[in-house]
Amino acid sequence: MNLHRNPIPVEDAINKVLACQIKGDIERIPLMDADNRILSEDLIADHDVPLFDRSPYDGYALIANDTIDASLHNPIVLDVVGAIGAGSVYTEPLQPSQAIRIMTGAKIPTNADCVIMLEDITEDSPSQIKLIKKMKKNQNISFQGEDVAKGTVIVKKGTKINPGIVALLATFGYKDVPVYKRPVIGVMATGSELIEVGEPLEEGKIRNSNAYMIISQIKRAGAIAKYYGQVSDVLEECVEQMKRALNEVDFLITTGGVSVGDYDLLPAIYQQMDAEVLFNKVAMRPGSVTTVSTINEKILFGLSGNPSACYVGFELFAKPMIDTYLAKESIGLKIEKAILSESIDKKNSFDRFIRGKAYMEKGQLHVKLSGKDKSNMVHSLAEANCLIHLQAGRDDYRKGAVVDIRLIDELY
Ligand SMILES: Nc1nc2c(c(=O)[nH]1)N[C@H]1C(S)=C(S)[C@@H](COP(=O)(O)OP(=O)(O)OC[C@H]3O[C@@H](n4cnc5c(N)ncnc54)[C@H](O)[C@@H]3O)O[C@H]1N2
Ligand code: MOO
Ligand SMILES: [Mg+2]
Repeated sequence: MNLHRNPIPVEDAINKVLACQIKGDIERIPLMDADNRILSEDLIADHDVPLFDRSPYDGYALIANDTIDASLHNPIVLDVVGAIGAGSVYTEPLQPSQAIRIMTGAKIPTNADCVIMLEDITEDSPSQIKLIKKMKKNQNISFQGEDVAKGTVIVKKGTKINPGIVALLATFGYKDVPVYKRPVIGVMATGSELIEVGEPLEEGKIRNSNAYMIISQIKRAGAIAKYYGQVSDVLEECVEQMKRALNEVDFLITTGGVSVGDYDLLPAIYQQMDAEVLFNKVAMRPGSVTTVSTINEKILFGLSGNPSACYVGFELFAKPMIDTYLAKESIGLKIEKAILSESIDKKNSFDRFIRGKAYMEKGQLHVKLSGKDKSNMVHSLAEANCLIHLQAGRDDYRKGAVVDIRLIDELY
């Protein structure tokens, strides 16, 4: 085994993965299932919203000019010639001194140019109303197109569908929604020390937590996970399982066995499978041994076995690839600046990505460590919603300093 690997800068490694540019197809799915999916076409308004001038209140539609002399001492009397609720229309043009009883959402009749609220009517009967309030032309009318004008690009393709976008899709009649297909990502854990989650612990063994963590990360990133279980550190078995999985998925993620140990089989597996290794060492901690390779149009992510290294490797390298496949508008983790709420005493000879908890305080973004910073630890992942990026060569990360963080989850 070649023990000496050539570490490449983390941004170069990310760019190598992104250069693969593997993009997903488009599919149409029912509107009800569209949440969190990525829109594959610009959503363009094919009609005005509202489609017609309508009443924003329950009241009477009338001609403002009829109320020009209205006052406390000079109540105006108008003839009520009809009553309409939302969904009904009054088809006759309104004549001077006439009013229509109209409910919220109903179409304003021709010639009517304002709406007086029910509360502002002094007296009413089915045939007449009395009012003392002067009305202005265009008062209390929701105008055609004031919400969305026909032809407007309302939502750009590449946007994640949220409840507001669902409302717009429904408004414009999208029974089925065009979205990007989600990649199917295989997950396989390697290591003879692993036992499955439901099994009792044995001496020297550990539960396979990484596979479940990765599956959860895949779902958070908007892709579909397919679990291929765990394989022992036996070369032939690993190669066979990985070949089988590769036939069924878009990408394959393995965890463990990428370092230089006696039972770290991934380097040999890649060789046997004729995979092209893009990199097998990144100048960062944790996750330095993260290896990414390609076979035809498929990408293999060889993530570290150490839980925190595995987690970081996924977020830095696999997440942007998923974003690319989904043609998202923004690729990779969002970078923000945050104020350190505690000093970090680390010598950073490599770029370091520490699991952090970012939070808002007095309108400013702050960040603290989410737990102990060691790549073989799992506890600090629970509260992590960002990665704190400590740059190589800097050791001045004192409390109050501003640091770059990469967001991996909501602030809370
Ligand atoms: N001589 C060297 N030793 C190591 C180096 C090095 O450069 N030279 N790198 C270290 C670093 S950094 C890391 S990170 C690890 C990477 O190890 P591997 O990716 O080869 O992973 P394993 O050896 O299979 O396991 C490491 C560790 O993680 C536990 N593990 C494995 N799979 C799982 C799982 N599915 N769920 C939970 N935990 C898992 C495993 O039991 C080991 O404790 O190598 C260092 N060594
Ligand atoms: O790759 Mo290791 O994760 O640097 O700790
Ligand atoms: Mg190892």
